[in-house]
Amino acid sequence: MPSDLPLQVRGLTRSYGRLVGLHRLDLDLRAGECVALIGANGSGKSTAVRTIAGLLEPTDGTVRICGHDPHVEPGAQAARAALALVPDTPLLYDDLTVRQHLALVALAHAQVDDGLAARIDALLEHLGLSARADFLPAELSRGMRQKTGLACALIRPAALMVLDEPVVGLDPPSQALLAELLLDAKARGTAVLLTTHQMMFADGVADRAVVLGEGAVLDRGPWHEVRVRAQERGWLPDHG
Ligand SMILES: Nc1ncnc2c1ncn2[C@@H]1O[C@H](COP(=O)(O)OP(=O)(O)OP(=O)(O)O)[C@@H](O)[C@H]1O
Repeated sequence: MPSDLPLQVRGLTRSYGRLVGLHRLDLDLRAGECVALIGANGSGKSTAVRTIAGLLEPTDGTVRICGHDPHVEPGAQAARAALALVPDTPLLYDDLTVRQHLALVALAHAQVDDGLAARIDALLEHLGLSARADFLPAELSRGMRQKTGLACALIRPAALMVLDEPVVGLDPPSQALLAELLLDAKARGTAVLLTTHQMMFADGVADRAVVLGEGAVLDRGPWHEVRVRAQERGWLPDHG
């Protein structure tokens, strides 16, 4: 049955040889909703995100982004158009400046108009990157590279934003800014899927949670209920 949901995942399984990294994940995301994938190291969060984003082939199961399969053409192209991915390590071009990255993404997503330069300037200003707008990735700090990846995801419309450990490498004011930007994206109707080990960060943005353990779903439900259960049952590291 076709679905227009930003994200619909059914029975998603990804094995690495005999090791099952992700086992039968089901997940729906509605417009404007944020789901946090949480779990200990090696529980399958990145495997889930990478398989959902079309970077890893599923061993079994299906992913639909706005009804399109990100793994099979012609749907993959439409799925990529609807998806803004922020990987844990941003994928940046060595020879493009911060500003050029944003212009390229805007061009790829048909967002070029008379207001583009002003939108890029405003976003860079908001992220504290204005002074580095004409720098290359090699000239940026790790946190600045992370913010550049984030800016690339925010300069274009997206039905679904997927962020893998977006808080890592960000200082506390930048973490607060990221939460604010994600709340804005949700308010515009973007569905957000993120992985994190930072419970306090997710407190501010997540509506629901899915807890993974050794690739399987251990728990799911409203964020604040799952957070309490997960800590009581020792599914998460202590911090945050
Ligand atoms: N390329 C790979 N080859 C083999 N096994 C892998 C590969 N990538 C991940 N795995 C295994 O899959 C399981 C899930 O790993 P994954 O990276 O998805 O966990 P994670 O929850 O994102 O962990 P972390 O919190 O440490 O980032 C782990 O047991 C890991 O060893």
